[in-house]
Amino acid sequence: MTRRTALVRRPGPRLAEGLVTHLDRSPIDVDLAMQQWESYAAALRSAGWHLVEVPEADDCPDAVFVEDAVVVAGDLAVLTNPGAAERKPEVDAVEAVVRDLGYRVARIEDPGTLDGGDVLKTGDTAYVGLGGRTNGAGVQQLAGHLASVGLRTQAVTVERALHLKSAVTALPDGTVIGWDPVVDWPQAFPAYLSMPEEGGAHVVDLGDGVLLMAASAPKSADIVRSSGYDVVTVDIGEFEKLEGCVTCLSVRCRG
Ligand SMILES: NC(=O)NCCC[C@H](N)C(=O)O
Repeated sequence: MTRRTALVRRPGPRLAEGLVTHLDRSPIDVDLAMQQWESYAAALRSAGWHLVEVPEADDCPDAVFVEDAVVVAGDLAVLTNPGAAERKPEVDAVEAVVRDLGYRVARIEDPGTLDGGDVLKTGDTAYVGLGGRTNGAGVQQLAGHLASVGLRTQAVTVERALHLKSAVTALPDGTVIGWDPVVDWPQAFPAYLSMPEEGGAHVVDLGDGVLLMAASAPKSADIVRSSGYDVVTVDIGEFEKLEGCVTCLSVRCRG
């Protein structure tokens, strides 16, 4: 396993048909989305990440949101069982890639469902969103797998957002940040900081005190900067129309 390796998956030609649940559908410019994806990938590379591309899945419009297909922790990769039937075929190609990288592989199985976007790891805890895509059996199975790498699992209700990480993510110091209108249970977290923009709830820890955020959340980026972090921003507007955010476009493997 290489330190600072990230999995990514290029958008396919049917991206515009991706699922929307909490938003009204708006037209997607697939060429622009491709440019935005290249900029996102370039931002990771500039921060020292080696990118491994999962083969494209042209028949799966949402495959670009690769985070939902696998949860990586320590030497373990847990292949998910996505809660939306349309997304289940995304997982097999991810399995081949994580096996090549040397991960020990586990799997969420029926009746359990789980999307990687529902799993927020911070410190020794994995908070898991229990809601639209992830069910109780999925959380239970994940808890068993993550215990083997020393993580405890805590379920958190998610009703107003697609995934837990659509509503909250965590700063490197463990502070959970969120956009209040979609956070069901802020008391679940030991430290919680409210952000003024929906896209401001999402950070990707690039390491060395650098965080990646969406260009749609400039006020939130300023708040994060004033907390002592460097912030790099990328425009992912076409993916935001499909309820994507900066976290879901990659899987960071920290070796
Ligand atoms: N982890 C994430 O936030 N994934 C975004 C998935 C968006 C996709 N359109 C879906 O509904 O599954």
